[in-house]
Parts: sequence; C-alpha cells; structure tokens
Amino acid sequence: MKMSEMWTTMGSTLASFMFLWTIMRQYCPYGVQRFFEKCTHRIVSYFSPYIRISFHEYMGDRLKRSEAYAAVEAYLSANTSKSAKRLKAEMGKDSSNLVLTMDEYERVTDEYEGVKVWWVSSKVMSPTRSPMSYYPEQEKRFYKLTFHNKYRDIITESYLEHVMREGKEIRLRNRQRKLYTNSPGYKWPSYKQTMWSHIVFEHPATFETMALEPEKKKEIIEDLVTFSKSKDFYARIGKAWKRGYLLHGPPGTGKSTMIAAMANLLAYDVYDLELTAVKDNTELRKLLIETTSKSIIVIEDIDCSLDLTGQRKKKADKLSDEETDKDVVGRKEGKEEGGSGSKVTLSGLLNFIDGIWSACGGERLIVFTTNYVEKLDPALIRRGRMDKHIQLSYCTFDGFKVLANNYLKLETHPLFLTIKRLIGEANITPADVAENLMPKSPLDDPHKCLSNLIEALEEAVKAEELEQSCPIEHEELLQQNGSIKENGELPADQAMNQCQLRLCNGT
Ligand SMILES: Nc1ncnc2c1ncn2[C@@H]1O[C@H](COP(=O)(O)OP(=O)(O)OP(=O)(O)O)[C@@H](O)[C@H]1O
Ligand SMILES: [Mg+2]
Repeated sequence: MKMSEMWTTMGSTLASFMFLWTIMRQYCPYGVQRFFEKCTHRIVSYFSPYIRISFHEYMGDRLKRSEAYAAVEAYLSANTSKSAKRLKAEMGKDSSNLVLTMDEYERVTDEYEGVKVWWVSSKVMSPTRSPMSYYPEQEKRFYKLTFHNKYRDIITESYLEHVMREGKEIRLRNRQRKLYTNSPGYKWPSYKQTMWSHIVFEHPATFETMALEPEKKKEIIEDLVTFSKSKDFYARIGKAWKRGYLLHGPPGTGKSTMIAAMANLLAYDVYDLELTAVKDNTELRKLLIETTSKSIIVIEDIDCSLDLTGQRKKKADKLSDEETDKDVVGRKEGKEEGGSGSKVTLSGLLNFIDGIWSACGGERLIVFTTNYVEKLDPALIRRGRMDKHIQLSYCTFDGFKVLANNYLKLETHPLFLTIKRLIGEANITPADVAENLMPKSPLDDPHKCLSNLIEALEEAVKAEELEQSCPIEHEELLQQNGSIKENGELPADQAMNQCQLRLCNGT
C-alpha cells in the first residue's frame, strides 16, 4: 500500500469514528459513551507521539481533595494565567484582591529548560445514580499535561517536581486561613464533599498580646516553631508528624486565646471539633481524614464534651456527686444536639488522636482545653498523646504589663507599683484584668482604668483573706448563694458582704 493511500485510509477511519462519536454523545447512554471515549483515546494515543498526564481533583473514593491538583492549580494560576485567554476570577486572601485562574477547557503552554508543554483544564460529569436520583451530577475536574515523548524523562523527573514545589509554595503564600467546624445537628448530605463547614479565620490574638510570663511564652513559641520545622526528625524517629497540647486552667485565663495565637504564629487552619455533634467513632474518623495538614484540631472543654472521663469506671459512678453542673450541661447538650446523642467512645477518641489514621496529612496539632484536668482519664492525656501540658493561671504582674500595653498603651505609670503589690496577693484572671482596663466611656483615661483595676484587686485580696480565715463559711456561702463562679470563686464584694452579714448575725 502506498503512503498516500495509507493516510487516506487512516483519515477516513478517524473521520467515521468521529462521526460515530458525535452521534453516540447525543443519543447513547453514559456507559456506551464511556466505551467509545476509551476506544478513541486508544486509537489516538497509538498514533500520537505525545504523552498525557492527568491530575484529578478528587482521587478514588473522593475522600480528600488531591494535593497534586491543588498545587498544579496554584502553579498555573501564577505562571500561565497571563497567556490564558479565558480566565476565572475569584476573591483572594483577605477578600482584598482578585485571583485569576484558567477557566474550564482553557489551554495554555509552559516552557521548562527549553521544552514546551501544554496544560488543559477540563471536567467530566459523573453519572447520576439513577434517573430518579435526587442528587445532582458531580463534576470531576482535572488538569491534563501534554508533552512530546522524547522529553519524557525531563518532564517526569524534574518538571513535575518543579511544578509541585512551586505550586505548594504559592499555595502557602496565598492561603486564606480557615476556621472549620462540624456544626452540631447538621445533617451531612451524601453529595456534599466535606463534613466540615468553614469561615475565614481572622482572630487577632498573638503571643505578643497574650498576658503570660515571658519565659513561659518563649518556651511555648520555641516548642511550636521547632515542631513546625521537624518534618525530617519525625520521619527519622518513625513517629507521625503531630503534637498534642493540653491547655488547662480556670475560666478566663486565655486557653482559647492561646489556640488563636498558635494558629496565627504557625499560619495553620483551625478545626474546632464539637464532639457532641459527632454521631459515632466512624464519623469521627471521617472528620479526621478530611482535615488538612498545617492545622490545629481543637476540642474545647474536653471534660464536658462527652462522658469520656468515666468510661473506665463503673456506670454507676457516672453521675456521681462530684460532677459539676458544667459536666451535666455538656452531656445534656450532646444528647439534644446530636438527636440520638453521640456514641463516640474514649477508645474512639484515643484512636482519633494517635491511631493509624491520625498519621494521614501530617503537620497537625491536637489541642484539648479543660478547666478540670484532674477529671480526665489519664489515658487521654498521657505524654505521647498530649505531649505538652500547659497550665494557664491567674494574672501575674508581667501579664498585667502586657495587658496595660495592649489596652492603654502604657509601659509604666505611678499606679503600677500598687498593682504589682496587689496582683501578687490576689487570684484574678487575665480576663478580669482586661475587663477592668477597658475604658467604659470616652472620658475614662488610663488613670481611671488603672484605679478600677486597683479596686477590683483590693476586693479579690479581701476575698482571699476571707477564704483563708473562715474557709468553711466561705464555701457554704458560695453554695447557698448559687453564685459560685465556674472556677470556684465568689465575686469578692458578695463574699465580703455575706460573710460580714453572717458574722453580725452570729450564725
Ligand atoms: N492570657 C491572656 N492574655 C490576653 N488576654 C486574655 C488572656 N486570658 C484571657 N484573656 C482575655 O479574656 C477573654 C477570655 O479568654 P479566653 O476565652 O481565652 O479564656 P479561656 O481560658 O478559654 O476561658 P474558658 O475556660 O471559659 O473557655 C479573651 O477574649 C481575652 O481578651
Ligand atoms: Mg475557652
């Protein structure tokens, strides 16, 4: 057969095939269409000297968005959006600028060490489950890279590595950090791709603005930074790249504020896990798999989240007298919010923290907060699970100086001496100090705010003295009054008045 005849035969075969294909697309069911698509691809790739690599947005069972896809997306948006003719515009970081990426079915070229490659962004629709299906069709997006066979080595060995590295760096730079939550009572529709809902994370707390002793602050910052740079170390010692922090202390001592400061220091996302809204251990695992790296998974008030404290004790102990109101409220909420109540168990939670699944993703902090560390099951907070225990306590003079600088822009003041003396004697939380330093009217100058704080400190000192002189009466009064604060304190003025009243009455 002559060369020209061969080309003619090939051309007409392809033309007939294309014609058939057009008809099929219009009239045939999805399965038949896919079959013909595959045949076309095989014929084309048999004759073509070009290689194609696809990067799909979701792989396999679609549990997680592909990191490779996201890196390609970032790389292309930074490097080739100038050459693309059809672009997609989206709000970028801080909603302050528009980010342009190539639109669907757009094709751009890129050059690497003199080699030309082509990228196409595309999508296919997955079939609906049945003709009556309620769920909409799912879009499966992907990028396709095309290059000549003779450059196979350079592309697969070095260009792709370059794309991934640059893409990841760009993503990190442009990342808009997010605060995720697994909303309580929220029914997860099966067509939805994630169990987490999110908003932009914009908490302003930093370690600089935290009232904490300087050495403690330095130690925590160093610990966090060392962790974030220890990928190779964790790989060498054969440990998953994650670290657990237990923050404990009375209410208002800055546990939640510290989580925000941690996230801001390391530029991590925050996953605020509401345990009472998690149906069972399987759902807990799904939630874990969906978290990304560079994130903090937070379980606040772990002692109240579920009945995790008493799992190893007998059932009868469950509602013992020792339990505080807060515990009971926590469990009640779990029952109500979760409808049937959460079936997450202690072993489920332990698996969540350091089971085999916990290693996926890497570079993650798990943070528990509690007001009552002594109530937690030791298994939950042993070293290795909760690697670092941080106790947050009452405000010190160093802490006060940070708050005075934050709230009043004061580094020194004649009243500081009095405050230094009183703050050493009183148990006052940073939250209370902050509240007193807050100007209450436009006329409140720094002197007035500091005087307010001195008043509050004097009351706290009196309450301390009272507690030490007649601890039983003090405790009884707190219980009778019902105004006991969560950390076991009664507002100083109330305690004083009531104790004086009792002493006067001789009771
Ligand atoms: N150490 C601190 N440094 C700076 N501000 C603080 C600190 N502790 C508390 N605050 C202030 O008090 C408020 C309450 O603090 P935060 O919510 O962090 O306390 P918490 O320990 O999480 O309390 P709870 O146990 O009730 O959840 C914060 O908004 C913050 O303004
Ligand atoms: Mg808190």
